[in-house]
Amino acid sequence: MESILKTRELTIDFGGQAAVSGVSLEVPKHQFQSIIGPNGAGKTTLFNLLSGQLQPTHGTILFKETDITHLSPPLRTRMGMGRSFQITNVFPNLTVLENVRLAVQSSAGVRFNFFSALSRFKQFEEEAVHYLKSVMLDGKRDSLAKHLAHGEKRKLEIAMLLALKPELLLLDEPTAGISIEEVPAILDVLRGIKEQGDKTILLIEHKMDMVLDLSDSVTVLFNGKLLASGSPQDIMNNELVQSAYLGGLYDDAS
Ligand SMILES: Nc1ncnc2c1ncn2[C@@H]1O[C@H](COP(=O)(O)OP(=O)(O)OP(=O)(O)O)[C@@H](O)[C@H]1O
Repeated sequence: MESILKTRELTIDFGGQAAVSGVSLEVPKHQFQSIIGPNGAGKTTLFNLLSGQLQPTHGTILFKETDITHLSPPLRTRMGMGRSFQITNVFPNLTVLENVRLAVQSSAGVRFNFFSALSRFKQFEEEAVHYLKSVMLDGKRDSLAKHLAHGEKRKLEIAMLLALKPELLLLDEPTAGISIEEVPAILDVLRGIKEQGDKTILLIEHKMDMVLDLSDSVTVLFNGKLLASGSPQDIMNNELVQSAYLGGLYDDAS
């Protein structure tokens, strides 16, 4: 199967301590792959390396067969790698629709040009509504972003990410910080994106049970190292993984 992303021996040290150590992974195109691991396993650091927020001490990253190890985050985005927005990138006093329209506009390269933006306004708006429907948030299109519930904000972030038309989505704990009642709706959104079949999804999750039925494959990080990789079933039955999660080493407090 064709890979969209490969890392070789990816490593980063912070003051002599390796937060990510010798990680070689391969993400096949159009798959849903999850990266799981307990607190401090190195998941977010790995994402920061993939998206270019951090530079590795050692190792390489190939995206669509191109070495992107030293490319800036915006160049990676332009190549088709999209990392979920943090909520700080959402304009709280704009409506949900306006936020997504701005993301569509930014993806189309229309910036600071009032007249060309105006002439294409309707087209951008239609596209924005399409993304809002994909995340099941079109009913809230006229609400101010600041009035959304946490789970709805997550959906808005995902809609804004989709508006950038990424081929690979990097999703960092999309269910973190939301109420337990809102979790199924987010998982439905992810399932919907997966079923459309044209995206590759790499998702970080702290809680193993959250992603097992959505994932085509699961990679487990532990102490910065790749502990295991395989189908959800393989991972569930893997003794090393069980001891990492269940052997008293795993802090499930967060
Ligand atoms: N900028 C940094 N400077 C020093 N140490 C760091 C830095 N960023 C991360 N670390 C350390 O690297 C290790 C991995 O952290 P990371 O946040 O990647 O883990 P994680 O798997 O995402 O954990 P969580 O599930 O709690 O978010 C931790 O020990 C953390 O303290």
